[in-house]
Amino acid sequence: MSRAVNIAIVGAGLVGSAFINSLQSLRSSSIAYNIILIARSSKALVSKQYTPLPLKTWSSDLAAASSASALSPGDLAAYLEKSPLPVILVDNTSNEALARVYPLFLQQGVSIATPNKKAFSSELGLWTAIFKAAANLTGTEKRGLVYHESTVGAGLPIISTLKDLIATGDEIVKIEGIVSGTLSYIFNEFSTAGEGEVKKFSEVVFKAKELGYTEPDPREDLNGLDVARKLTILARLSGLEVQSATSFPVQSLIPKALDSVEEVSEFLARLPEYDAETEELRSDAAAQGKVLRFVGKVDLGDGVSDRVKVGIEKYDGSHPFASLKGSDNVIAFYTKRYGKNPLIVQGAGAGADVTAMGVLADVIKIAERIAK
Ligand SMILES: NC(=O)C1=CN([C@@H]2O[C@H](COP(=O)(O)OP(=O)(O)OC[C@H]3O[C@@H](n4cnc5c(N)ncnc54)[C@H](OP(=O)(O)O)[C@@H]3O)[C@@H](O)[C@H]2O)C=CC1
Ligand SMILES: N[C@@H](CC=O)C(=O)O
Ligand code: NA
Repeated sequence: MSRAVNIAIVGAGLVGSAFINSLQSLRSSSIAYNIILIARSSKALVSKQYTPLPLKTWSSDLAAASSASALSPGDLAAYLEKSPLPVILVDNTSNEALARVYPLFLQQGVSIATPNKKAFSSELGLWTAIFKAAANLTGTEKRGLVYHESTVGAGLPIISTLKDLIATGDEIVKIEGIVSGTLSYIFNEFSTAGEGEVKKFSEVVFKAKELGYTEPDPREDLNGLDVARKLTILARLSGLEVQSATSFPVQSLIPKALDSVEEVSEFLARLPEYDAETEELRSDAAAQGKVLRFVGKVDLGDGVSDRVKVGIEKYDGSHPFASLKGSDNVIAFYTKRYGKNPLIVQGAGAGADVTAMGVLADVIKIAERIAK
């Protein structure tokens, strides 16, 4: 093995743990991936000499670490800047403060692989600063690379497909799909085409959380913001200057009366009180022979007023969206080249393993370009 990179992992929850497991089981790689840092919100394991951390007991070592070991984004930048090998920051958090430091990391030559949507779907200025700070193919400066496949559709090849379509000269006409694993699972279970048992909305929400599909705070899924963030990313990559994830119509599934609840535990405990509201939506659709699905659209067609839109739509039982299973995402790219029949990507769009796969594939792509 002749080449190596250093890897700093921030966020060791569901996706972070799955990422570490997948990286450890990588076989026959010609590049050595040296994990030099693993951090949670309040603790960190840091290799002061930039030598690989022992990984067999990382989880218990991290649990036993002192709370004084936690690093601020500034401390992290200072540590990574001195890495003797090219370094990749793997941000497996949903932390916005960390995302705001991406331009600094990139300027310092630190590359980034992440499923964290915050950096790419907050205000447009942050997006511009990130891609201005990142390496470009013609630049000679030492800049970092940034890859974020798992920010949309987990490991499904959505960002890479969209970039390839555009890079090869195709024109995006419309992108339409179901891009929330959580909301896909919830509506696939709650609003079905057949005669089966009718489930309670809140029970299906709890199950989606238990299966690891939801955001750390499931209200970010239910209020439509997670889908809005993904649509913001797709729209920006397609060339639309979307100001933020709240600058277009987004439908929320949070009952009005729970809007002001602060604690997530209280929100979840009270959610069953409002099952009747979602049941009314479901049964109305069922009476018309339709099912409910939570859909996002980016429309670049002539004369369209709402170019980006997120919310519930009703579909006939025969529509492909009606027969989705589990946490499947489905994205249809309508382009000039593909004409009337869109390019479709479908498969599991949430879950620790499939998300970690997308992050690891990004790490490998970066390492192939920067390892020494
Ligand atoms: N789960 C999924 O299916 C998918 C998730 N994603 C994205 O992946 C990311 C991680 O999700 P998931 O693993 O499910 O979430 P978890 O809540 O399981 O894990 C988040 C981790 O981030 C850590 N963390 C939060 N803030 C900080 C901070 N400031 N410094 C260091 N560590 C921090 C948490 O620390 P602590 O343990 O101390 O709380 C925790 O270890 C999110 O951005 C999510 O949107 C993307 C696609 C699919
Ligand atoms: N909460 C998200 C996780 C992936 O981005 C989802 O349900 O899709
Ligand atoms: Na993806």
